[in-house]
Amino acid sequence: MKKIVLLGYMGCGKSTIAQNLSKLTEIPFLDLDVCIEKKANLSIKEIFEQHGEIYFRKLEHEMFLELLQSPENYIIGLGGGTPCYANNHLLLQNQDLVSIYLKASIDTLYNRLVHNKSKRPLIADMNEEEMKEFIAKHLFDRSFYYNHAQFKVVVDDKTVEETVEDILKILA
Ligand SMILES: Nc1ncnc2c1ncn2[C@@H]1O[C@H](COP(=O)(O)OP(=O)(O)OP(=O)(O)O)[C@@H](O)[C@H]1O
Ligand SMILES: O=C(O)C1=C[C@@H](O)[C@@H](O)[C@H](O)C1
Ligand SMILES: [Mg+2]
Repeated sequence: MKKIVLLGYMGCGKSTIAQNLSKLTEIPFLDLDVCIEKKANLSIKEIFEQHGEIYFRKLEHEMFLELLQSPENYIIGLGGGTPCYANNHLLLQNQDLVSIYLKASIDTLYNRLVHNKSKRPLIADMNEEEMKEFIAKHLFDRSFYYNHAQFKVVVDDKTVEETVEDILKILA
């Protein structure tokens, strides 16, 4: 059994899908953002505010390596930006793991994030128009990194159960 790594833009459903997949497979789920928060004893928002994004990206890379090197098996939900910094995208192609990009459209992401942005420091202070433009540009820039995943699952218009089903087919 290999480690399963879920990646994709903020709001694509990494945490939600990973929790459900974990229940079905009985493989424990670790959310990279939560692991960073526990280690730093600060929320992601506080890390950004007190130490800045570059420091956060360093912690994120170190924690990703730590989880990959652990002997236990996990489903790992990455942060939205994890593949896009510190050459983390190259780690996605490691044959000791299965990496899956949860691909969501701009509209899906916008609709999910618009009422749920306060804990996400990159978009927390934007109005709705700024947010839509930001997501469009940012997703375009990030797609290069996300596309280094070994597999891709389109999540638009799917229920959580349908997306989990698609992932189980990949793992079969
Ligand atoms: N079909 C669906 N699949 C997954 N999530 C969904 C779906 N429909 C609605 N959601 C909602 O989308 C929101 C974002 O999901 P989630 O927090 O899992 O994303 P994430 O990728 O972990 O985001 P982040 O990178 O910011 O941690 C949640 O409120 C979740 O309930
Ligand atoms: O997309 C991003 O760059 C981020 C996504 C979140 O998961 C957190 O890791 C943090 O808010 C940064
Ligand atoms: Mg999450």
